Amino acid sequence: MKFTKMQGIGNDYVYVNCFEETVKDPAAVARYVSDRHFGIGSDGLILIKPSDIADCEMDMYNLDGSQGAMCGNGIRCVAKYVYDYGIVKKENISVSTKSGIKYLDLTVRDGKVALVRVNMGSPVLTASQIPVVSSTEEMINAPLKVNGETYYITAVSMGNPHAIVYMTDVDHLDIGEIGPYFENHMAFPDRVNTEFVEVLDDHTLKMRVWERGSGETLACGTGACAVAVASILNGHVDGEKPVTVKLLGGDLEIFWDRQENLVYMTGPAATVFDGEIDLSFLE
Ligand SMILES: N[C@H](CCC[C@H](N)C(=O)O)C(=O)O
Repeated sequence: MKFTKMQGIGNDYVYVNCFEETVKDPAAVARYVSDRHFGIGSDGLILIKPSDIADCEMDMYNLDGSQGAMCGNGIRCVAKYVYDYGIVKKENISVSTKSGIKYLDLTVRDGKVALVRVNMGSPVLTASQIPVVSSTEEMINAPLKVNGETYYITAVSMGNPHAIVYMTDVDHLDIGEIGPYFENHMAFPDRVNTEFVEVLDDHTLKMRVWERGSGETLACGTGACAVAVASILNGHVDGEKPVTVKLLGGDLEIFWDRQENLVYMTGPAATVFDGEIDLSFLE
């Protein structure tokens, strides 16, 4: 199978051009290629497919083989791939995902995509739609007992579920210890991506993320959008201007247009290498 390794601020995936390749068991392939010792090494697998309702379709799998409904860093790389490899020669493209069609604007430098602005759609705050089990309609800074401790979380969906927790000094958080307790908490029927956030000033946030199905990643695009929305709702940042979200792998600029109720994410996308891998043993 031919593949391209790409990364969006360090959130790296194996991309397969399914205009040309066929992947029979994507969950098994995701688990195998993601292994950083026995495989290629990645946070998961992303299939780029033809679509009859958009310029292409993104089908993403976490490293544990579970399918994700949306991937912010991934969709920027999908847009870069289809433009750079000549599949879609437009600078405004549409990508069909499990959480609807997303629209992207590309910034091209020397013939290649350098920066991508994604209309990530509207945030969902209704607990039952995230889903999160809650006694209230929304979970904004609400208490949740996790591994014996009470945390105050804000729950937001960007097409996939996120739990946002505010704290000081995220650099020293033992995320490997607490992350799985959030990910598999009974309050989240579909599991959850959890973001641990430190407020730096009224337009800058610092976050680390424990992703559903992938563990700690260097960045999470949907997570950065959920964090910006939660931080505006909790009054930690001024939503009138774009918010900079600083992640381990780099920065994303997020703007929540409250009139349209649409969240815009702007960030880079990069190609690392093209390769080929023998998967015949999987068949
Ligand atoms: N782990 C996520 C999918 C990947 C999201 C993340 N990598 C991003 O950039 O949005 C989930 O299962 O919902």
